[in-house]
Amino acid sequence: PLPVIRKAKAAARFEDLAQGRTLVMGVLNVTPDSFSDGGNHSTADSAIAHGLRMFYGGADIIDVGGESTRPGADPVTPEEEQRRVLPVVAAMVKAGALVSIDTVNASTAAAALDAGALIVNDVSGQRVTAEMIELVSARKVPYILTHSRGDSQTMDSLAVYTDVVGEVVAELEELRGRFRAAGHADERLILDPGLGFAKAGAQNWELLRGLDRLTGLGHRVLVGASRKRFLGELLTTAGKAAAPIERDAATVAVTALSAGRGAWAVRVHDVGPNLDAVKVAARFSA
Ligand SMILES: Nc1nc2ncc(COP(=O)(O)O)nc2c(=O)[nH]1
Repeated sequence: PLPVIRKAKAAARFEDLAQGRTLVMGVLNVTPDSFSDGGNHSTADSAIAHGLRMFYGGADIIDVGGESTRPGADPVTPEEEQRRVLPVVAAMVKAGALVSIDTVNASTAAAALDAGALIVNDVSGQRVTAEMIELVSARKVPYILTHSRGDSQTMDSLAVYTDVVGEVVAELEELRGRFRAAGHADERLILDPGLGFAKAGAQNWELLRGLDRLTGLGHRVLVGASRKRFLGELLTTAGKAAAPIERDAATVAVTALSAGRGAWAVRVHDVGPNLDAVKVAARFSA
């Protein structure tokens, strides 16, 4: 049966986002090689259909990305990235969704903002470009600052910490200083521990256990655990890690527990169950 198409929500604004609960950001990867959804949405039409399903399914934000960020992924040119994402951003904005653009390229972020995206979601971490800092500061747009080291080719080798929570916090504070110096407002800076980015298995769990250290910095915190390798490794049976699509229940558990610790939002593939989880979590702290 056709999914019940709810009346599109009024055009969403970042300031209106608060729902009295942790928000749900639906992942919309318009890439042929995204690990988590196997590139099911490599064409704009199928991506838009998937984005609409998530939006009408209640996602508060749709995160549109045109370049797979998984370790070892091949980089794409900004031109190719924009060819992939801009039609999808425009369609989701037209449907009334609040869109974040998942990119490391300032040129793609600018084009997506021009097409109506409201948030820049950049997983660059320490390799954030001066252009990106200048762009989001000049345009005064919300920016998700994700902790990472190196790039998709080198990040796994840089997952060496003596105190992963302390070092991630320190490195995020250092990066925050660069945004402050460019005049970007603290209330528009959202922090993200960057699970899986220059982190190996156990370090991801340490960061989740230490989430209070991140929320304690006074910014909104986004948690992106959905379907990631460290969940698959946890769910190993007969020596075989769980496949990405078998990690959704564990993702929902992380969602509930992160919401209980004050996460502003969670970035997930399977919107419905995670939306239920943040509603349940809100009852535990009401
Ligand atoms: N802010 C933020 N953005 C992200 N973008 C992509 C991925 C990689 O996961 P995917 O390949 O499933 O999109 N993870 C994050 C994340 O953890 N945080």
